[in-house]
Amino acid sequence: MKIVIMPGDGIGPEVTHEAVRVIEALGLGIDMKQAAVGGAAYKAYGHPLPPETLAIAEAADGILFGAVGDPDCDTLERHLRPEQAILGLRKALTLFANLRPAKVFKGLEDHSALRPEVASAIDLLIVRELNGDVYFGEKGYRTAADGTREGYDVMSYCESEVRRIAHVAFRAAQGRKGRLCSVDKANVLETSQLWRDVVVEIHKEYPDVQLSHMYVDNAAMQLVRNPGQFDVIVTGNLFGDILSDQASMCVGSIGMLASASLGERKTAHGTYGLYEPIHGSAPDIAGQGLANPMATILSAAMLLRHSLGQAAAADRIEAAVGKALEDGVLGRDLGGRAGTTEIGDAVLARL
Ligand SMILES: NC(=O)C1=CN([C@@H]2O[C@H](COP(=O)(O)OP(=O)(O)OC[C@H]3O[C@@H](n4cnc5c(N)ncnc54)[C@H](O)[C@@H]3O)[C@@H](O)[C@H]2O)C=CC1
Ligand SMILES: CC(C)CC(=O)C(=O)O
Ligand SMILES: [Mg+2]
Repeated sequence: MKIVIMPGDGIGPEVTHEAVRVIEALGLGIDMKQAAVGGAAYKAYGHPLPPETLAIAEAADGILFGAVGDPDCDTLERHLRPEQAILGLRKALTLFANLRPAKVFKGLEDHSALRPEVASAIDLLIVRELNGDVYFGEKGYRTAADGTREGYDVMSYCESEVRRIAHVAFRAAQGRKGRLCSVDKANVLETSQLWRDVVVEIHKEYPDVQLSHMYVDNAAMQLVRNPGQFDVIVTGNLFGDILSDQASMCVGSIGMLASASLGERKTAHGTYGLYEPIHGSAPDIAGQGLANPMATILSAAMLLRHSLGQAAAADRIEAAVGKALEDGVLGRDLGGRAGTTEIGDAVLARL
């Protein structure tokens, strides 16, 4: 079993360090390598996703990714910015299905941005498409007809892209409560109309799943009004990015939400994937030992489950995180005082 750790920038190295300690403590004999990404890779090698990093990623069974993003790099040409590392990995490795589970851990009901009785009903999975949409369309700056500047980013989805993510989402719903809500903006966007048409077609293959559709603006509202109504949400790259940050605050903090990015490639032990917290590099708290590493530790659990076939070890990690929270080990993001290392220690002690 071979994995690669990509710490990245800001709090990325701090949170991945804690997740690595947890993986090591399990004693599974996993071979771990480190590889540079993001602003750190740009500063060391002149590119946010050096070819060596991609080669190491391809040779592994899975990737544990911290975060990328560095204010020093925000004025670089776009193709050299740190964020291109994560976009490039997702695209180059055809990791098109991003699973972002959100559920309220016991003990966190009072720490959600929502009322406890609303928050405690949350147990949902966002299935976000990751290889298409406005993120990967033609983009640029140009001069408009009146001589002023214009920025543009083309939004599009082709049928095959929608089809493959719809299959992932319907199958996920079959393994949960059997309800799938497809979120789009079909009242305005042709991209979304195609999305909706294809999802309806694929639904014929999954008659046991109850399918509904919701416009993204309403979905943002419903996530706050009554998030317990959702089981699986399937949506495009941009809407999924935004709604998952929102869902994180509904369950307590962005420091809690893990994710798996999967494609079709199989490993000897499961499905090849990249695992990362949904948050970014948080430059405002980087280097201060304040970041909550739980999202990254939970991402490591997803890696063990999906890519390494180590479901029991994944369960152990998730149970240890749950116990730490029940025992009141809370980071500042959840209104507590525990620092990054202290949270890592607390999870280790409960493994
Ligand atoms: N996958 C990735 O690598 C991502 C990278 N980014 C990049 O990260 C940089 C910062 O972006 P922001 O919009 O500020 O988003 P962010 O997610 O880094 O931070 C948003 C807010 O949440 C807090 N936060 C995030 N993670 C936390 C944790 N584990 N514990 C406690 N508090 C936490 C931060 O302190 C900040 O106040 C940018 O360069 C952005 O492009 C943003 C999102 C994802
Ligand atoms: C930084 C972006 C490329 C990605 C992002 O915000 C995310 O995947 O959640
Ligand atoms: Mg995001």
